[in-house]
Amino acid sequence: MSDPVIGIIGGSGLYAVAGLEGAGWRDVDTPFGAPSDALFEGRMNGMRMVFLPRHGRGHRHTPSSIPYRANIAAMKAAGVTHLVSVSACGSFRDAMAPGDFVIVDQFIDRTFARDKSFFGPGLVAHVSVAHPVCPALSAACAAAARAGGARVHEGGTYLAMEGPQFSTLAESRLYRDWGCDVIGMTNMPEAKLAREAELHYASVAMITDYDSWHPDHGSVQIDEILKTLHGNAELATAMVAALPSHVSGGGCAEGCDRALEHAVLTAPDARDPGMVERLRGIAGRVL
Ligand SMILES: CSC[C@H]1O[C@H](OP(=O)(O)O)[C@H](O)[C@@H]1O
Ligand SMILES: Nc1ncnc2[nH]cnc12
Repeated sequence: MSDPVIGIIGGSGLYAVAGLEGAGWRDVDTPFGAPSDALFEGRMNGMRMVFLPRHGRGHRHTPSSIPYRANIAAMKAAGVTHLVSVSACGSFRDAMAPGDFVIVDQFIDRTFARDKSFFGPGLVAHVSVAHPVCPALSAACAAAARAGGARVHEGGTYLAMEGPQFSTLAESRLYRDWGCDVIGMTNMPEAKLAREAELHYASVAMITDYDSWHPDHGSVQIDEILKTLHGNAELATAMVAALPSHVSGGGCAEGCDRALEHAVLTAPDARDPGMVERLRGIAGRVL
């Protein structure tokens, strides 16, 4: 069994991680273009860790312009096995308050202006995302977040919207009626791509606001979000430091690391050689 390598994709408010030993930034490129930024690589409590700020340092990428495929391909090429997404989000539930963490276990994908798959014409594959997160890694994140002092809700449905504008009041009420718990703009297609890349993936959503549905809180405003982000980032930093004590290598009940086992449909002699070459780093195990 190979040693786990933890990847962290930091969202709004989390542009660096503290405490990585021997760490440095490394510029990388992928067959899907450059990722959002260089990779920050080092060791946390002896375990290899790779950090990538999703919007880039200085927050240069919009949710729609983030190079999701390059980000996941860069993590995979860096040897990451366990990928933790950290995101800011709005809440649809009274009980999920600003400052709380939600360990997301389901998504509704309402994004429409993003590349959603590594595969395509000449190399077709269909993976299951019925259970889109890794249960073992999610449990590890919950334990690490609690150890870092966060109030944690295990399980929650994340509505991924295109943005960059926040939702209208009608949309906010609709998503709440659909049974969604939190809303953000970035976890899709990230989670789908992580599954295609056979990575264990977990999503830690840090609540910054009540979106716009809440009668006592009015419309979501970015200045309110920014006030909450600072405290959330400190809790996230503590969670990241605690993660190596809770992550172990090997498989999981979902079989994240075998997701492509029967997924490729294109017959070997019908495959586009250029696509096969491009997908080598993602799907080489089954090609
Ligand atoms: C800071 S408000 C909106 C912005 O924050 C979230 O980003 P991320 O998921 O990367 O933390 C949200 O999805 C929006 O992109
Ligand atoms: N209310 C909200 N909607 C979408 N993305 C968010 N990120 C933080 N709060 C959000």
